[in-house]
Amino acid sequence: MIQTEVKGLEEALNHAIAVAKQKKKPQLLSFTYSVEKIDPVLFFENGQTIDVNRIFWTSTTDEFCIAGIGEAYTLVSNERRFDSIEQSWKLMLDNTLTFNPFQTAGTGPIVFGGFSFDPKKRKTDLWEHYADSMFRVPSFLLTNYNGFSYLTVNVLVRPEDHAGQLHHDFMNKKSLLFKGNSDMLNRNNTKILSKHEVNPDSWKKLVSKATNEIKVGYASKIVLAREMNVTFDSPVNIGAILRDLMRIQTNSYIFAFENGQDCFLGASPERLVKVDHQQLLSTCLAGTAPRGKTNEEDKQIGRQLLNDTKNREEHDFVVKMIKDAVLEYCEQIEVPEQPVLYPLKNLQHLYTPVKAKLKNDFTLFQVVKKLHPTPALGGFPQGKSLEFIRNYEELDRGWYGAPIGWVDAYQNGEFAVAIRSALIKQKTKATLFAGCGVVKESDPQSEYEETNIKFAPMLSVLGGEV
Ligand SMILES: C=C(O[C@@H]1C=C(C(=O)O)C=C[C@H]1O)C(=O)O
Ligand SMILES: [Mg+2]
Repeated sequence: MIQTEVKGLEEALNHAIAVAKQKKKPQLLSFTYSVEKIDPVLFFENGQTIDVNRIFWTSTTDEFCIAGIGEAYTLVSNERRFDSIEQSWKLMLDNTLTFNPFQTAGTGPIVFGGFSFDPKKRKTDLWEHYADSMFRVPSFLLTNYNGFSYLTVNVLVRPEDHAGQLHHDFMNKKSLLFKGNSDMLNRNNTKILSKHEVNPDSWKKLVSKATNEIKVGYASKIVLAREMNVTFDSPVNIGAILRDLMRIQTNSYIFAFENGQDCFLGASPERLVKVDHQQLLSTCLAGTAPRGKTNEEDKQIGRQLLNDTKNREEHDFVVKMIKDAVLEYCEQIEVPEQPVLYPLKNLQHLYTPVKAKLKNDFTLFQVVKKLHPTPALGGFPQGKSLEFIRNYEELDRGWYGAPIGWVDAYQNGEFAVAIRSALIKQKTKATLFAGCGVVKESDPQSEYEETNIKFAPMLSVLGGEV
């Protein structure tokens, strides 16, 4: 069995080198195997011995998880970033040789990455390793889907390459990636040494400024975020953090994009958009309340949230904008009249799904471009709220609040909004981000408390108290 699989790859490598020679340019070879089911966190942790550029993603509902190691190819763009990434990806695919007998989502050549929230915002050193858009085709991609595991090997083959050598290198790395078992994985034992909320008082003043501007008609909703800096007593174990997030933050996308010594990760409940064979699913998620301590209290808080004018207003701007945005690209649009509750471990949100059929001429990247930022992270209207954030918000959001996700060779894929997230630097310190939707009735102290409950899940897995 293994013999034929291995033979298959070597043959494919020889073929790819021949094509690269003939076309006089490098070819991406993407070769997919079915493998024994493996814990994605084990694969991710083993990957550390091969490369420091790893990716991780699990979706909210279906059993779908991808973990990637290294980069066979990277797409980076700062100008016209959505169009440019899409074009580069299509061009890349034109020079890709795919051997994938499985018609399974997330296998074969996929590209994983993200965008910054606002390329026009003044940049700080914090995000120095993260471009305004940056996507990578991992060298090794594990896909766990509906109880099966697949391994896709992606390699950029040059005319001068030697199949035997590449194959030998691959076999060595593969055995490292599949080594051991989950029981040997370490827990994250780091403790938080220091915790610093960045300028909470001036943030509250900014909330007042925003409400005043909203009252005089500048905009209707402005989302304001703040940051918290923490340091650890020892280097954090990223795999263990991901595992804890998967355990605690159900109903969330668990994601990580590692770049050298930095890693951006999080557990976001918010889908921006998913496209599967032109079926589109987007999500309106805005409006927040804590969970109750008892079942009864929880239900009562939920009922209040559903009927609360201020939270409904925060939510309804998102529904209106997403509905309007997909109208141009979609047909058969279905949006429920009323939101429902979306429960997370320590808070609950108002949630409205948007389903539609994406017209054939339109793509996932185009929808991402159209939607970002929705009023869940920017505000309403988009231009005015963005301008306010750009001019007055103190932090550099970087990739926080922006689309992060994957796209396959057929333009299927999914993007989440990167909230409930942190940027870990040098494994010894982290910046956490949390924001909230400010509308005319917003009270600075309550909004401040709302951001505190949004920080809590990340803080707890990083070793702090909740
Ligand atoms: C901005 C964040 O979350 C957004 C703001 C919400 C709100 O204000 O009610 C709820 C969900 C998200 O739309 C965040 O988590 O940082
Ligand atoms: Mg809110």
